[in-house]
Amino acid sequence: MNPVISAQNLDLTFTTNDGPVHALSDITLDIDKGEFVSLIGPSGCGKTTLLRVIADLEQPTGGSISVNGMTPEQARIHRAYGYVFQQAALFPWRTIADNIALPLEVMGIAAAERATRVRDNMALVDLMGFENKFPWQLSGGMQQRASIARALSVQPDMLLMDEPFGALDEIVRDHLNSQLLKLWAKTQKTVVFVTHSIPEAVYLSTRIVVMSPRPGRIHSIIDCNLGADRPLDIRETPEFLAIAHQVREGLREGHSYEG
Ligand SMILES: Nc1ncnc2c1ncn2[C@@H]1O[C@H](COP(=O)(O)OP(=O)(O)OP(=O)(O)O)[C@@H](O)[C@H]1O
Repeated sequence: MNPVISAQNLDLTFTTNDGPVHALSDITLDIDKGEFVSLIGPSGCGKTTLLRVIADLEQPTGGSISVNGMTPEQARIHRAYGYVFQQAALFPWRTIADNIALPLEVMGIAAAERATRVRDNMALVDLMGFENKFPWQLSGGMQQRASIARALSVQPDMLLMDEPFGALDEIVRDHLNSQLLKLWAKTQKTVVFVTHSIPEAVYLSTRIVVMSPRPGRIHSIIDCNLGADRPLDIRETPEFLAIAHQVREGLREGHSYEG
């Protein structure tokens, strides 16, 4: 099977006024279709930068990367992915339905097709009945669900998610985690998900990429074979805790490189 995302020896050094910042070093990673891959690591290890390279928002300074068999630029033009940010970034003067429809308007999709896609994606994230509300009338969790619906509206093959639930309280986060898992099972999208949370990564992922800082590189890649059916209380099982332990050890070892 051809990987959907294939990075070979990626390197990225930012040029700043204070000198070069080596953000990514020698990142080699293949992600197959339908996988749910989390990137986890301490602040500043390059998780967001790697996601942004996949999305063509940053250019690597070394190595190569293909997305859906194309360059990241071609993949962006072909709308191969939807991007979900930590903040929902909805336009306050547009209703929820109009926010979700915005990328479709930009693409020039006809009104009837827009309406169908908005309706389908609002149903997918469980937001039916909120079409005519404005973002500020919704809770943080609902706003984030709307931003996921917006990302899905362009019918991408993959979702790139940068700590989408990081700003939410734990109960809401749990709920959105289980909803996201159902959505992933239903849509079969490939997901690349940035998080700081070990339980979130283990609960959601098929594989976890543990990164270490300065410069950001892959410390280890951990398989997460918990099966498709993951009720929230799976987090108390020995299998879950064993994987969480492995991730924690990886993070700890990665940290010891600093100094
Ligand atoms: N545009 C930029 N210009 C210069 N340096 C940058 C730029 N973007 C990121 N960096 C630096 O690159 C490194 C990696 O940043 P990045 O945001 O990818 O880390 P991260 O793992 O996502 O961190 P966090 O978990 O805090 O979001 C950091 O040292 C950061 O300061």
